[in-house]
Amino acid sequence: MLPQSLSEEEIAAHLADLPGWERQGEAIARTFKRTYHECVHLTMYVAAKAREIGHHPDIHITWQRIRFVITTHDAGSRLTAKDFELARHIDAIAAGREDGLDSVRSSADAGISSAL
Ligand SMILES: C[C@H](O)[C@H](O)[C@H]1CNC2=NC(N)=NC(=O)C2=N1
Repeated sequence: MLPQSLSEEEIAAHLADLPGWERQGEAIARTFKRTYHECVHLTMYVAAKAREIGHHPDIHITWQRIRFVITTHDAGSRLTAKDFELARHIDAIAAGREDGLDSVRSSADAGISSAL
């Protein structure tokens, strides 16, 4: 079943609950200032969470910045609840809050070993 795209009112309500995230067309985006290596590590954890929930952000890493851009491709690159669910996970992981990291630490490490 295709995921349901959200109304403008629903999108505004979700964004109000997610300080730091902004609308970027039919996507949401957030930039974090981290060292380059922290950005790469953060990418591994977010990638593990993305695999776990079946929803993946675009990830742009430049020196001292990482930017996540999320939209639902299965809904024709429109915003759905899955996008805001992933944004919450990214915030938890970026904040180092255990609720973001416990379930992904081992699979992130596994991801590293499989990538080497
Ligand atoms: C089968 C697989 O779960 C789907 O293709 C998922 C994968 N990750 C995804 N990520 C994003 N951002 N949008 C999607 O529609 C999407 N679909």
